[in-house]
Amino acid sequence: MAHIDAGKTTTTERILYYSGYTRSLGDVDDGDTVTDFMAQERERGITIQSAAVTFDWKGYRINLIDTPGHVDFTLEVERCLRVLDGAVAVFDASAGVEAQTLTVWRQADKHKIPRICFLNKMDKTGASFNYAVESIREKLKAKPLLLQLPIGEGKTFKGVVDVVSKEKLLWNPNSDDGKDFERKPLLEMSDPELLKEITEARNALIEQVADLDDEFADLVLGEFSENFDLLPAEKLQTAVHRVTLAQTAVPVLCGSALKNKGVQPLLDAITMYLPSPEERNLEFLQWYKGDLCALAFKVLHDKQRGPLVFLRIYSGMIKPQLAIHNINGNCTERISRLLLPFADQHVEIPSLTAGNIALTVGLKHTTTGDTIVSSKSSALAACRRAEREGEKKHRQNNEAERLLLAGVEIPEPVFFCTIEPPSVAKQPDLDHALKCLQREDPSLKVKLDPDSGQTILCGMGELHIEIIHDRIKREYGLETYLGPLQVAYRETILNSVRATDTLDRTLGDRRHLVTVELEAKSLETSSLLPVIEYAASVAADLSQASREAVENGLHSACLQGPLLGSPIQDVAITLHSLVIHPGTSTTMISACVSRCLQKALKKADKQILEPLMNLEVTVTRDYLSPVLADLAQRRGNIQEIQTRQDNRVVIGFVPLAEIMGYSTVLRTLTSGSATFALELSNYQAMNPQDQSTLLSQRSGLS
Ligand SMILES: Nc1nc2c(ncn2[C@@H]2O[C@H](COP(=O)(O)OP(=O)(O)OP(=O)(O)O)[C@@H](O)[C@H]2O)c(=O)[nH]1
Repeated sequence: MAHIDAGKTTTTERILYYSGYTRSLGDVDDGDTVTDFMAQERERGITIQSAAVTFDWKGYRINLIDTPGHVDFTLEVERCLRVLDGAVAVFDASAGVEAQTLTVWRQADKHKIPRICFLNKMDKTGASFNYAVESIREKLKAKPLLLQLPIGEGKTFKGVVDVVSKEKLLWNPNSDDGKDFERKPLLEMSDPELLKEITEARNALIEQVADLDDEFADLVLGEFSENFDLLPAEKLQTAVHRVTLAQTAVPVLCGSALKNKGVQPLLDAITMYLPSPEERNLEFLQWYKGDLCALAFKVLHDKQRGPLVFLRIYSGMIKPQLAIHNINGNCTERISRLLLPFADQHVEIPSLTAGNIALTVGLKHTTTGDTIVSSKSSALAACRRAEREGEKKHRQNNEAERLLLAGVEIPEPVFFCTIEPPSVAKQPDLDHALKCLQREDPSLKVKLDPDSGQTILCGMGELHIEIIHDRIKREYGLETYLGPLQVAYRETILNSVRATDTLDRTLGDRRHLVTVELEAKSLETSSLLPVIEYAASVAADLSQASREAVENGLHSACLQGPLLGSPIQDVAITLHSLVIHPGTSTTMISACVSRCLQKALKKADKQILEPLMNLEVTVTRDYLSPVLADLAQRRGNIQEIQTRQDNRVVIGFVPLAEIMGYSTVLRTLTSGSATFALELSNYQAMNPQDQSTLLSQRSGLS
């Protein structure tokens, strides 16, 4: 996991090569890597979908998932992090911690994933081991354990010193694949200076680990207090393993994936310090008692084989022809084939056990995020065990929810645009393509515009929508037309308003009659859904069916605000009176309540809320002024300007509407030397002037 372009894909390629899975070294810049197998990924050189790969290293089986770094694909990252037992955070050693590193680090914290840091690009001009370590300490608030020190930096980078074993690892400069390197103990005779430096670093590491691990502290203070040099490397390694699992510190290694240096020791560190599946101690495992429990964390659509579902198996075993129960979908399905994922090649296997990642064929109803068990009765048995555990926090939830693995929050899309098929006859094909894409990617939302009947795509960013457009063309052979990209605004109200409405309609011989009086007011706290309250007289004789009809009506009215047709948020609604004539259908109740709320909202003082983005621009000193001047024109609010080596990092907020197409602008302003990262911060009220400009633009358009 890492910020975009830190070198995850390049590192992965080296890992696959050294482990023997590939015979030649792929190169992101040549577009022939194994894990970036989607055509767009190869063309754009970025990782969009995290591919899962299985390989072996020195007797260990490793399942590796290369995650995307671009912020538009945050959800994809979180979905993958969730099924991981450990992670390698890759850094560009010349940049240290970057904006997206912080985001993925927080996600890993949330899912309690032990990590190792790999300071990549040590060969790059400006690479600084100390700077990168400092930024891990300061920005990630993590305790780095320096297990290696670099030999040289930038152009002079030759290899690393293993602090734990006091050995130096030098790569043969004439080797073109980095397989040839020598590991030599540091000797007083040949490397007196380096040996002194490493002995100090090792002593400091021992003290640091002893501070974090009592068992190790006892050992060090007992047997080895006089001379740390006598402490065997294995004892230190075991303690570092425990500390990594406890997540009280992170091992730090360094290298250059591109120049083929430092990757084999990284693989050793993965097997040595990151947990095996059994060491994860996941709470829910005890409820299953060895029965199957797996999580579908990714769905891919394959033209020949249909949906391919990636499963992380937590307990039990799966085999082809096995019937499984999907808790979320409450359905039973059959796995037809079982494959081991090897990027776009898949090896057929007879069974797979806990700890592994499997690729299944035949599951037609399973979507990303679903929990898979062996049968409904096994789910119920696990549920009873969970109940007996007296899990307070699960007590209010319903049965199924109790068994689900912790969910991934799906962020609200901030962009939308219309999408049209080449002809009306192709609309069903487009609908099918979008349905398949949505199963793979829950952050893509598809809606129908109630006024125009057009299909609307909602996504996480410009790149996200562009990629979806591209995939519809390549994978489904449909040339579609996208409307202009628009920002997803929200609306709210600022005061309290009342309205009444009556619906009286006779259909056939049945009379439907409803009268409602309600009040809508602004809510102090932020809430996407309306908070609904009932006056005591209404609540007293409201049936469950009528209550649901009322709530459906209110929710549907909140989907389309009176100003822009955007969703309404932060409102509370009180039903003061509701009279329903016997025989009135629930549809009519919903329709009347919805119309009444729309009436009230129209009368209220209205406010548009716009998405505000966190922006981080990294720029060389010479270009700082034009970047700042440009941001001022974009209603940008600069919070801080940091110094990062020779660069300046501008941190602030900017409304999303002002930052569309920013990559092109920034490229022109800085001759391509700057980079930026954007992330949704929150929705904020537009000032009256900007709001009226937006409204007149929109009415001019319509
Ligand atoms: N100098 C130098 N460049 C590197 C190194 N590793 C990767 N790169 C270059 O950095 C760029 C990005 O590398 P990737 O491996 O695609 O990075 P990534 O983190 O997978 O990128 P995304 O998947 O798009 O987030 C490419 O141009 C690589 O050639 C390295 O060790 N040294």
